[in-house]
Amino acid sequence: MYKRSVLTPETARARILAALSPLAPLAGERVPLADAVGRALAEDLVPDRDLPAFDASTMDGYALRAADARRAGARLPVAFEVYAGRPAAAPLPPGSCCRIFTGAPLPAGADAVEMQEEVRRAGKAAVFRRPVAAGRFVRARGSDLAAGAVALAAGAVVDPGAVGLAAGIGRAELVVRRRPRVAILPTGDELVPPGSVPGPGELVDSNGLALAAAVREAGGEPILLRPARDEAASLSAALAAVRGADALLTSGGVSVGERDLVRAALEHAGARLDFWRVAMRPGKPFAFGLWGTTAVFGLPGNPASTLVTFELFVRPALRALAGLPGSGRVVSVGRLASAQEKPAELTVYLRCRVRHSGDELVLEPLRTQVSGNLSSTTGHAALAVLPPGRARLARGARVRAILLAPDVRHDG
Ligand SMILES: Nc1nc2c(c(=O)[nH]1)N[C@H]1C(S)=C(S)[C@@H](COP(=O)(O)OP(=O)(O)OC[C@H]3O[C@@H](n4cnc5c(N)ncnc54)[C@H](O)[C@@H]3O)O[C@H]1N2
Ligand code: MOO
Repeated sequence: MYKRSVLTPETARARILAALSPLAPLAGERVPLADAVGRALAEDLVPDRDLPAFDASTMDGYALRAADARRAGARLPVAFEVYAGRPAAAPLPPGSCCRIFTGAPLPAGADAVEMQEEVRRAGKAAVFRRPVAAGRFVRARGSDLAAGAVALAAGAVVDPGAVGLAAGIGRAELVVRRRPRVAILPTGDELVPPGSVPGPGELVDSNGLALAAAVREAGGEPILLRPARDEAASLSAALAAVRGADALLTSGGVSVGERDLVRAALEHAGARLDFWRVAMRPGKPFAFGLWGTTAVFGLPGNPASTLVTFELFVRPALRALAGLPGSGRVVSVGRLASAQEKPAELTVYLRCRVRHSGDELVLEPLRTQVSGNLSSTTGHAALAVLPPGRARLARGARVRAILLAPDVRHDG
């Protein structure tokens, strides 16, 4: 029997992550570099070569032996020129220098470069205006990455820099954690698939596609199923198609109504529910459990409730399966732009626009917070977290804010 007491959001999330820990992270798979970005590295990246592979000049100028220009004014004949990609054919003769360009390999014998601004040409010779120290303007072989040493450890998130690093050490593929496959099952007699015309009392399944987008954004691979009807047989048939997914998201039918059959259908199919109901708004009717190795999330049907519970519970769970850390969101602190009343026992997540005022964030709640309104599911950059234990928060009260989008408005 699952927990029927109403959990706090923190406890709910902790229980989900604990339940998933034997399943996470998913196995690694080898993918082309371009497909690895945003995913968790499942191998140590160890270069098989030094980087740079040769001592290289970091300036356009003249390469020399520093010992030949210990004092200002040294005059050395220019023996030859070296360009990037074209190493010198011969070592640098003692007592001479060579023209060299940024990125070009130092010729054998040279141990320093002087930038051309500090060198005066006098016919076939170069005059060094200041003493030159060994190593100046040289990027030494292996100074960036050394052969055999771990350059990036397993578990790191592959960002564009890591893609470049992998390419730089000669890799065309990387082993990264598999993306979780996430089945999405909208439920409700009133639903028709997107693109079809609703009849009387019907409406388009919008949660399915919204959840598919959220899954993709969280690093998963959505598998969107056709809406199931509020009937045990329809739900059971739909659930049979879900086997093998890493997670199942249902939407709707998880409340207390006579036709809220999702929990019963899940249990009938063999899922073990862990809890149902969280002391939050939106999204109180939310269920979680395991069905074999499939994590099952019963999301409430109201569009804003679906997306807020996804954000708080499903997103961190999918990231854990994908080997990615935390929620991938920045949690900051901001001031409420207007006073708020709320049920004292609930944590309320307010969908807010965000702007900067001086060095503070101001959280402006969307005009409507009605969880059944599609218009309240977009246009916000943060969820302001109104804590339990308080029934009223004054205008200007400082609260935590989960930042969802980078498009914070900067208007002073
Ligand atoms: N007596 C009570 N009634 C309700 C309670 C409660 O505690 N006691 N909780 C309310 C809250 S809060 C929510 S949230 C909803 C959640 O209920 P369900 O998860 O069972 O959702 P449904 O009843 O199936 O649908 C709610 C609402 O959302 C629309 N919907 C459903 N699925 C979709 C979809 N795929 N795309 C677009 N819209 C969808 C549906 O038509 C309903 O309007 O329960 C309250 N009731
Ligand atoms: O959780 Mo319900 O989402 O408050 O409408």
